[in-house]
Amino acid sequence: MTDTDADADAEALAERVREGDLRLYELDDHADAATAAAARRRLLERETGAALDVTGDYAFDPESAADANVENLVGGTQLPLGVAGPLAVDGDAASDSYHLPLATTEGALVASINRGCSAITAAGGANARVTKRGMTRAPVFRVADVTEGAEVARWVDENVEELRETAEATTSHGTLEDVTHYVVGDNVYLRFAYDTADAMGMNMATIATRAACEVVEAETPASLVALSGNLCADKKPAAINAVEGRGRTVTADVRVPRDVVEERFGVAPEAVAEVNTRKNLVGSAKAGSLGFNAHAANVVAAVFLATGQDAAQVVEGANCITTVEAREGELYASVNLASLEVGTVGGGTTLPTQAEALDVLGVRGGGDPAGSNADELAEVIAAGALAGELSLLAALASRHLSSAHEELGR
Ligand SMILES: CC(C)(COP(=O)([O-])OP(=O)([O-])OC[C@H]1O[C@@H](n2cnc3c(N)ncnc32)[C@H](O)[C@@H]1OP(=O)([O-])[O-])[C@@H](O)C(=O)NCCC(=O)NCCSC(=O)C[C@@](C)(O)CC(=O)[O-]
Ligand SMILES: NC(=O)C1=CN([C@@H]2O[C@H](COP(=O)(O)OP(=O)(O)OC[C@H]3O[C@@H](n4cnc5c(N)ncnc54)[C@H](OP(=O)(O)O)[C@@H]3O)[C@@H](O)[C@H]2O)C=CC1
Repeated sequence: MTDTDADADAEALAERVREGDLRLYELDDHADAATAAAARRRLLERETGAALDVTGDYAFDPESAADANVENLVGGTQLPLGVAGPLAVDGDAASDSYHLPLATTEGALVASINRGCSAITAAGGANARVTKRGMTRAPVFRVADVTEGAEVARWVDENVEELRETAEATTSHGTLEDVTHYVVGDNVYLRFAYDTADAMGMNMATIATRAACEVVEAETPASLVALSGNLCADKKPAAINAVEGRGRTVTADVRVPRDVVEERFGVAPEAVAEVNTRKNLVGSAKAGSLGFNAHAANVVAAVFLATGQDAAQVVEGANCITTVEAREGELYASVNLASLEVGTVGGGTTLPTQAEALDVLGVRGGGDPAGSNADELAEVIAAGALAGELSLLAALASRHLSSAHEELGR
């Protein structure tokens, strides 16, 4: 098909939508994804006066994207991609020097993370460990009253094996770790937690839990009201994620010799520790925050966008506690991300630039053993968050935050 033919097809489809013959989302039934996207751009251009030439110049396969990632495809959006590192990370799965791909529009952010990476690597690298795995889905059921609710809870405790068998029959990679019940009046919430290997696992967990819910309804008086009862808790600030974890619970720490702190950041460890205490701990407590950190979300968001993670789950990725101690000859610092939801297969990880970013980290696809690639990604993100915390805290201590953004962010 020549460009002229494709243009003519897109125009004809756009006309059919304008005439009310077709809806935007029905275009894929009448043309390939690229032509349907071109028709939608024409419609938007006519209606809004916007020019969408750059939006139409995208690098991914429109058919695959329309199949698994987006509906009503019109094109692609682009973000600047920077890199920070090398960052030495010694984890259970991560044991290398990494360059972090960071998609961002915030000037000074990459420089800051880079400065933190430089200091951590000069100090010998960061330790990192995934200490818990569990992607959760928590349906809500209606029962008659608390008596019935307690009966359902008891049934769940006695029949976890049946639920596990049913749930795991829907996936060849996921395993049901546990089911926790919560009875609130005539509501019963069941928080299913899965080890989803290298997948972030939300689709996997949701499909598996739907199957398990059919068993609960068949064998108890509970009636399913919603497959997600918000006790999961997906993409919302929730203490349960900050305490119990969701996805991967991952922690990283580093001991930076005093002279490296002073040389790299221009401040003493005591100054960094004081900013952390008064800002990240006391200030966060007074704010009623779930995240006791400076900007872990910045690092999580930048790596998430670069590597095809679910951007909305930065909400949970921000559940981070940062600790800093000024010790005799060194600064000790740690970050503790309770609910980091990452995958190296599935979701947006197969899009071309996202897959390339995962290749930069050496974690694309399924790991051996299963789950090890997602573990490695989680450990590297935690170490990156540690780098960002150190640099920003030091910049606040040295009063360089605003000048840095004036210089690099404007
Ligand atoms: C901007 C710096 C790094 C300058 O810091 P500096 O020490 O003046 O820079 P330097 O020229 O001496 O270089 C030191 C290191 O910085 C890095 N670096 C230095 N320049 C660059 C550059 N152009 N590109 C890449 N890397 C750069 C680089 O790693 C270099 O070390 P080397 O690798 O050479 O050994 C520092 O002032 C800084 O980090 N400031 C903090 C900025 C920051 O963290 N911003 C992001 C958070 S702002 C926000 O969104 C969150 C917030 C603040 O609202 C949250 C809250 O409420 O707290
Ligand atoms: N459904 C929902 O309610 C929500 C969905 N999402 C979306 O879910 C998507 C992520 O879901 P997710 O289930 O991770 O991804 P996918 O839906 O893309 O499924 C990933 C699948 O890859 C297969 N797979 C192959 N190799 C591996 C491996 N090594 N480890 C694990 N799985 C492997 C598994 O198939 P199999 O299971 O057959 O073995 C797994 O289910 C994102 O697009 C996100 O935006 C986000 C929030 C809510």
